[in-house]
Amino acid sequence: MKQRAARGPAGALADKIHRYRGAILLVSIPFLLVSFVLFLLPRSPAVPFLSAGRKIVPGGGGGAAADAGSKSYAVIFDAGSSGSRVHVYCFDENLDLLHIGVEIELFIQKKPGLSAFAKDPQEAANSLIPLLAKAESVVPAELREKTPIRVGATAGLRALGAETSEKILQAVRDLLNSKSSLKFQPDWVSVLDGTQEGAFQWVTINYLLGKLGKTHSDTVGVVDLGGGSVQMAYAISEEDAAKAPKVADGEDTYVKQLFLKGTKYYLYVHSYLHYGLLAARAEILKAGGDYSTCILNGYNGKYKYGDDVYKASAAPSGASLSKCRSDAVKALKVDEPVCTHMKCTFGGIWNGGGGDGQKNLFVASFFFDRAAEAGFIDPKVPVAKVRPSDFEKAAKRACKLNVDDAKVTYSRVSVENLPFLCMDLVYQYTLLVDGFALDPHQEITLVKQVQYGDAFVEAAWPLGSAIEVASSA
Ligand SMILES: Nc1nc2c(ncn2[C@@H]2O[C@H](COP(=O)(O)OP(=O)(O)OP(=O)(O)O)[C@@H](O)[C@H]2O)c(=O)[nH]1
Repeated sequence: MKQRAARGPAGALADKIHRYRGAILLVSIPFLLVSFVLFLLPRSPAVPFLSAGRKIVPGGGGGAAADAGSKSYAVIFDAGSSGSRVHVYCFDENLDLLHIGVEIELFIQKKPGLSAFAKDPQEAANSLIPLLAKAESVVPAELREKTPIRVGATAGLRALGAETSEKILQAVRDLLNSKSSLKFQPDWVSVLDGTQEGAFQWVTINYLLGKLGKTHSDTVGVVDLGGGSVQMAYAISEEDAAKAPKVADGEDTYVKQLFLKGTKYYLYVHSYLHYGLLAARAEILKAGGDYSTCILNGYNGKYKYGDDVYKASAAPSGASLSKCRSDAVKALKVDEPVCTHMKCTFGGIWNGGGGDGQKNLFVASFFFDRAAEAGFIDPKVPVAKVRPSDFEKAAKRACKLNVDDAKVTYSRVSVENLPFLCMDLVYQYTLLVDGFALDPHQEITLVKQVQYGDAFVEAAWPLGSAIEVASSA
């Protein structure tokens, strides 16, 4: 019998395994059988989201850090018209959010947005470098090549037109190609269509509230007022979805089907380009003559939006709430074109039919910002329950002031926004009650962040995009 060379502890162990191999096999067969059967058991069906992918388990509370193997990161840039922002998220294997350091997401924003560099695409791309560097620094080096990075441009770039926006996007793709160590695909740098932006925002808010997987009646609706566009999205019944008007080729459909945690949602979503807060100022001033009854008394200046410059001068008698309101209603084109559907919001757009999915509205972005600056909500709270009539009351107060008194009264309002405070508040009230036909006294929730476990997450569309890209990994 061949003498085995003396071997160390590992060799002794190997000898023991060899000697008792029969018994080991006998014991391990049932375990192997059980794990094979478990693997075959139907798990909740793979739940594709906006695209096919692994099941979504909704957020329920910032899980403790999972081991590195099951962690996945996502880096999403929100290239908005009024600024660029980067969000970094970390998910566990159930797509629950995990902490990144002490926070639950990395969120950094900077102004101006990409559309401010319309004439210099390279400058536009370079403006993202500081955000990219910070984003990469929080992703563990060993995970970077597996971490998707997406850049979603919104109404700001939509308004620039295809040629100019594409030059900026290509400069961003070249930058990511050359400077980023993250997982990048050219089509992950794009102009989000407005319905995608609205759908992602709806997923973000309902994910953070733990409502994904519930019936459509238990979900909340969202309104997101950006600078260039405003989105509304809420879940409707299958019956109402069947009544959705057909749209012309190339136009966004009114209803998207989403599959989230085994539940099929029919999401009514529409984005109104040129009706974001900053774009609406141009629409209102365009309609005016030598002066605007929406501009605070004492101001005589100009308003630049995109490549256009508008006269922005106060009327001799100063701002007038009632006159400004009629200018805002005119700008909304509430009755043009004539509504050919069952019911419309404004601009001839179908209103989605309403219903339980719209009864709770979470209203974000500039709605929250102006309410905080006008002082009727605390800027330090993440959410605040208000009524559309609060915007009217705040407008009544602001429109009476001249720009010098307003500077004292509204210390949180920036110098460039001050002359437009009356206009912004009047427009926001008009958008809610004349545009979206909300009851002036119904309760709505202004939201900046949503509590998630022991932390707060930004109430913005990038999380919805991160969930989609992480669930299709
Ligand atoms: N705290 C916080 N503020 C945000 C976030 N996203 C946008 N905002 C703010 O909300 C306001 C409107 O931003 P957006 O809704 O992105 O609008 P926009 O940047 O003009 O982009 P468009 O959609 O292109 O019009 C700005 O004051 C932003 O600073 C976010 O994720 N967190």
